[in-house]
Amino acid sequence: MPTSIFRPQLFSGRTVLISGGGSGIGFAIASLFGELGARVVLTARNRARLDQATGTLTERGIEAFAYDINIRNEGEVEALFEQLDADALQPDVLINNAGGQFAAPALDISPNGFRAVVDLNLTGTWLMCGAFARSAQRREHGGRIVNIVLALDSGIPGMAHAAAARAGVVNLTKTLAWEWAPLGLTVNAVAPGIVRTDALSQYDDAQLRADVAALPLPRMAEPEEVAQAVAYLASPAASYITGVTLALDGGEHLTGATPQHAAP
Ligand SMILES: CCCCC/C=C/C(=O)SCCNC(=O)CCNC(=O)[C@H](O)C(C)(C)COP(=O)(O)OP(=O)(O)OC[C@H]1O[C@@H](n2cnc3c(N)ncnc32)[C@H](O)[C@@H]1OP(=O)(O)O
Ligand SMILES: NC(=O)C1=CN([C@@H]2O[C@H](COP(=O)(O)OP(=O)(O)OC[C@H]3O[C@@H](n4cnc5c(N)ncnc54)[C@H](OP(=O)(O)O)[C@@H]3O)[C@@H](O)[C@H]2O)C=CC1
Repeated sequence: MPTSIFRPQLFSGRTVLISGGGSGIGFAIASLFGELGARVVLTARNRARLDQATGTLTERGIEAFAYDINIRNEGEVEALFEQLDADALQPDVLINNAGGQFAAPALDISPNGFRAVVDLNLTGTWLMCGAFARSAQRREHGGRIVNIVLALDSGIPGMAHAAAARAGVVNLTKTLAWEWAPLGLTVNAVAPGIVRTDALSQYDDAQLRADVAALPLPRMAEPEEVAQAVAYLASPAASYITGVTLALDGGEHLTGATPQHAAP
């Protein structure tokens, strides 16, 4: 686990909303912000997992709240932000971490399968960004958005839908950085390579190991390393950074070749 470079209570008085915050990378992000004094608001679909996550955070002295919503559903996203207003939990920082896909050759992805992955990763992120920006604008209150995408510089064979959706988020990040700078919002992204979480069980283990061995830094990232990058982009140290996508990929972007992703 990396040593934290951040001062204690850096995010004291801040509310940080983390989609997909009940597991994996999202939970590591919630833990770090909470340890640095923030109130954290977790969203995901699975209520039981959210409750377990907020329970763990609360035991550690972190103020944590959970709302079960599906970010693919516009009505649920709007209702979430109305509820956050009612609960006086309007976020200062939004981390769009919820996402995922299934591994399949492009020719095996049906129109509905493609749509499902775009709905989750691109449209879901867009809906959350829009609701957050409208809330910030209403309150005349700036803020930070950090979008979690995938390392995609050379395409992502075996995940054409996710490659397209996440490339969309990378450009959305740049465009919203322009449009929302006057609102006092910065919009950035982090593009992880392979990160050690339970979600990797859906991929072929031998392939994962081969992918990792080919990297300049031949190991997986830890979820806590992603959390540190996100905290940096949400911190005052990054106040003049907007529209960037930070590669957190062990140098995968230097290799010029992208791993073949396959289901086990
Ligand atoms: C080497 C790997 C490095 C990778 C680095 C990245 C890692 C990660 O991202 S970790 C991932 C985090 N978590 C996940 O990825 C899990 C998330 N996945 C999902 O939640 C779902 O798969 C979904 C959102 C992408 C789709 O959910 P849902 O809408 O519930 O899907 P349906 O079951 O209704 O199916 C819709 C559509 O998609 C077709 N489909 C589903 N799975 C597959 C598959 N494995 N292969 C081919 N097609 C699949 C399904 O058949 C449906 O299409 P139609 O049959 O045409 O209706
Ligand atoms: N692990 C890795 O190697 C990498 C992961 N990533 C990305 O990082 C993010 C986190 O991944 P990781 O922690 O590994 O995996 P997880 O599967 O643990 O995280 C995905 C999270 O998104 C939530 N989620 C999924 N669909 C929805 C939905 N429709 N509405 C609301 N929430 C949803 C899930 O909760 P629930 O199912 O309860 O809704 C879950 O908490 C994902 O976007 C992933 O694609 C990027 C690069 C590499």
